[in-house]
Amino acid sequence: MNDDASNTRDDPLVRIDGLRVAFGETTVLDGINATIEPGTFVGLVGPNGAGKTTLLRTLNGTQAPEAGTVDVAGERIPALDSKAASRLVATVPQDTAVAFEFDVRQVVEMGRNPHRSRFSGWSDADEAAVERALDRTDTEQFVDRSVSTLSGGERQRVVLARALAQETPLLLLDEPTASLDINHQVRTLELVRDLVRQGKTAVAAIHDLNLAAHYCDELLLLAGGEIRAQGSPESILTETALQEAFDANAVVSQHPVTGSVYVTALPDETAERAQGQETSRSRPERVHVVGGGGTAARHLYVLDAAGYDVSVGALNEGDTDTEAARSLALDVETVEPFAGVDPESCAAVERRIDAADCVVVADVEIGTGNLPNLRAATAADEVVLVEDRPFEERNYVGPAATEVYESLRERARVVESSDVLSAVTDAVDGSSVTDADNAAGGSLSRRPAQPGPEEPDS
Ligand SMILES: Nc1ncnc2c1ncn2[C@@H]1O[C@H](COP(=O)(O)OP(=O)(O)OP(=O)(O)O)[C@@H](O)[C@H]1O
Repeated sequence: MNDDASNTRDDPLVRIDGLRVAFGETTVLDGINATIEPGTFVGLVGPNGAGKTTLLRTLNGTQAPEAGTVDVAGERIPALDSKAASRLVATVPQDTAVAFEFDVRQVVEMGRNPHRSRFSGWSDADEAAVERALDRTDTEQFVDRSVSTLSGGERQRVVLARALAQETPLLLLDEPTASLDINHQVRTLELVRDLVRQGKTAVAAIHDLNLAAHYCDELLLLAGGEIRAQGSPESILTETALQEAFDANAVVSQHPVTGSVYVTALPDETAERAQGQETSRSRPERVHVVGGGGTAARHLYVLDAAGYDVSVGALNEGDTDTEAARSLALDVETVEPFAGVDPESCAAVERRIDAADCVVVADVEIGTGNLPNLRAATAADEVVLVEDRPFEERNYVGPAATEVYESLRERARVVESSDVLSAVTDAVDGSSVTDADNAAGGSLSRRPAQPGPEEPDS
């Protein structure tokens, strides 16, 4: 190791050099070199069996390397006894089952064991660390319950509380969101991010690439027993890297709301479709999308990746769907925000709809702004109508909107967002839509609609 005394930068908290781990004849990690700076949240990503858990286990000392070194805070981890290693590294494992019938407070108090000797009593510092950990993980409510009575997600938060009570510079998490509901996924990762902002360093194996991209400062991509890349989420999550590491056909874009890099895995049919479009068609089929407010972005990515010639609009300038369309260099008709669709834009939309083989109407709000687009869509031969939520739950619903929506719905293929590509494929291939296809969606309620603030004259 190069101990350059003139180096004024902070030493990395973690330094891994030439690490190799094998199980019997099988080498699982080989030639792993990495450094992790203090105060960084690193996401460990990679396909199943890539060695993420194994790498975490070498970092906390439970897996001995066959070759190479693993240092945390300047200490050589494999050389430390387990108590000394546990003062440096706390772990939230994938399997949070607790072998015995402990109550929650006892489990969290175990986090203090590395700091206590057989003779030292329970100190105020121990008590404060436990209370802080219970508070941060929202687990005080369970303190007197046996861990065996908790749900998987609740138990995971208790084990995170134990790791926080350990008060280590390095926190490792193996799939910390795997058994959590969406609210607790976000809360857990926000908590880790906050802890990192306060100086802790965290390394988490995370399967959900979009959560990893949103919360982590850096990603470390592990595949085939080696580190393929380490860096910012934008630099790591490229379509080529995902293809090589995961053998996955994916579109990488920017999330319309959060701005984070966003991965959409495409079904194989999308790739096949794109290939078919390239080889067998004189021109790609045209699809016009009516969207707005971020409702269309996903469809734009998927349809574009499938090889369709996609147009969209009319959309407000600055709308997240407009941004998505521009990032894909699609043909987008825009209007000034709040100006409404003027006759010129309306004619432009009608021309695109006329030229389209299929029109997709996203799960949009239905009011003054979008009504001209929806009216224009009623003239299309093939309409795919996305209904992720009932018509009545949209904003600005009123009598004029009800009338237009009903006439659209009567003739459309009504689908959820996830089925748009196959519905468009059926539409352009000419398979007929049956009443049975749409029956699952139910018919439009005829209860009086609530006029919205921007309801136009009908
Ligand atoms: N104790 C062991 N004995 C033998 N092989 C093992 C052992 N532990 C892990 N492996 C193997 O090492 C490889 C890496 O496993 P590891 O659990 O580290 O992968 P991972 O990236 O965490 O996978 P996943 O995403 O599925 O959780 C796998 O092929 C696994 O079967």
